[in-house]
Amino acid sequence: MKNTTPFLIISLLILLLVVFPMRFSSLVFILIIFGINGVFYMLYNTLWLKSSERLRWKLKKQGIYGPKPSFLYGNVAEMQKIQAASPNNNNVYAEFVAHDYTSSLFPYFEQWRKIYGPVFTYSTGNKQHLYVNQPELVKEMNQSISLDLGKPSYVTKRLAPMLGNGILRSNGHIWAMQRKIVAPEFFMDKVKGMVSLMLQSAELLTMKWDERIEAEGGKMAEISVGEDLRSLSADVISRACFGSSYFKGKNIFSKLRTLQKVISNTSILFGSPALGFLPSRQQKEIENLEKEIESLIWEAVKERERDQCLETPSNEKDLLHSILEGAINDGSVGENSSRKFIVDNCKNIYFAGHESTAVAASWCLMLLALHPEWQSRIREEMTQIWPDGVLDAESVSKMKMVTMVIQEVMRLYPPAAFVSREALEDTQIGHIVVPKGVCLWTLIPTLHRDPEIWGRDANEFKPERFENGVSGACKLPQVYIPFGLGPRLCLGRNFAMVQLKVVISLIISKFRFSLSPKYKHSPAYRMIVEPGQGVHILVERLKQC
Ligand code: HEM
Repeated sequence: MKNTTPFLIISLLILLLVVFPMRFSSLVFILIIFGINGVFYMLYNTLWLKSSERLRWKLKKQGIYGPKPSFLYGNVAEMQKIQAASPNNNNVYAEFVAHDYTSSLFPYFEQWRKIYGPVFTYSTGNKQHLYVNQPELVKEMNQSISLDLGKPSYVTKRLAPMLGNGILRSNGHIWAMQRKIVAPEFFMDKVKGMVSLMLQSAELLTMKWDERIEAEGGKMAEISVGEDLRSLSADVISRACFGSSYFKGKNIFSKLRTLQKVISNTSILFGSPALGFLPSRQQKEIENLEKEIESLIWEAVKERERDQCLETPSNEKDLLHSILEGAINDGSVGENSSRKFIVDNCKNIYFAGHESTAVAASWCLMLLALHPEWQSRIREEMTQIWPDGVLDAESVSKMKMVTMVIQEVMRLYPPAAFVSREALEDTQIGHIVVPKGVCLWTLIPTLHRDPEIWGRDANEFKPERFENGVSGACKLPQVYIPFGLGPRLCLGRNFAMVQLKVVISLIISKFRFSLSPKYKHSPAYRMIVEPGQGVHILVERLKQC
């Protein structure tokens, strides 16, 4: 009743102002005024009360509080205000490397966490959110196998041209069916078979760096690693997905990258109601790219099918062909939808795997440049594991030092900053009933720095903490989540880990490197957390004995 008061007051005011002075003005006019007011009331009721306020009330009953939202925009204005005041927003880059960037990148979450604790609620427009960073609750989410927690539709809707209805975006049974078909292609035994193609791509990178050193006098070169690592990552995925047609794959991925850039110009976290409307020029560009990408992928798939019909042995089948076969054999994807299935999942694999692995490799090189003693340790171990200099799947699985370094890098600089979910139904997580429609956000870098879990040195780079695996490194292994959690855990984590091990160890076997004075420590959130000003290193060739 309280919420209808503004509308009653507005109606009465209109009556007083319009009807009384005019005495006998037309009944139609009054009805129109009431009609308009009624529409406003309905909008207010559906956009605001029915969703946000009701959900907030359900959460409040369970002892979950948060900042007071304003009409229509929720807490967006406050988030923007806090963000604008944060040092990171004013181009203040650290001259030294301090690893705790959460309060500069996500200052509103840090501020609210201090006031309301590790579980609080806030809203953006008519969307109600639940921030969940209490370790025990994260553990519960990790163990839940419920399909009632899906990907937030308001986030993934914006990414629809990029992801179609592929595995990253779909929910419920459609997602479960896709996961069942795609997941086996990323099991460890399949990924081990991809080591040689990863090595081929990594060798292209080391050759390029060699040429740079040669061109700069033969001793040392300053290299900005970001673009080279992105090309490498795209090259690896192209080879894995398209096999021999990987040049075509590279063209497809460069178009996907353009599409990603056009789409990612707006912030997902602020989720403002205006986000649905893109300028028509941008919309047109997106549509054209979408069509072009779809026909290029399909051409490449058909080309590969023809090649394989001719004579390619089955163990040389590329990833997408295997996925397509899996889909047809499974019987749940009909002949007609197989085109959409393969195009969407190709786009999903590129989107999920390309940037994240490249950024993880950049952070690895930055931290190894800062800690040359770990370069030496990795090099020393390599001489024991592959004395003949041949890197293969067997030796990759034995490389402990490089694994520890990568694990520590992904603890301090997890490329994906969030795990996000939407309650598709009322869902129980630990002691909380999350009402249908609420979006959950878990901030990974904050969990990875919790001193209660990791100890007082949580903000220091210490790969040795992983000597006995994740369970030896912390009190609650379920909250080490660089690859996400629960049933939607990253599908490409084996692929990413093996690729990172191959690339980092190959670079270390050929070069020694340190941070360039040009490097400015500036982690930036652009859908993933990346080095805002790039990573510049000074690379020296190692003497070959
Ligand atoms: C260092 C590199 C990577 C990181 C940090 C990373 C991280 C993540 C995270 C955090 C998620 C979300 C999990 C969740 O919501 O709980 C995810 C999902 C996913 N990732 Fe990765 N990823 C990486 C590399 C890759 C690669 C190389 C591929 C494929 C080649 C890949 C494929 C996927 C797919 C398909 C999903 C969706 C899984 C689903 O919803 O069922 N990722 N990844």
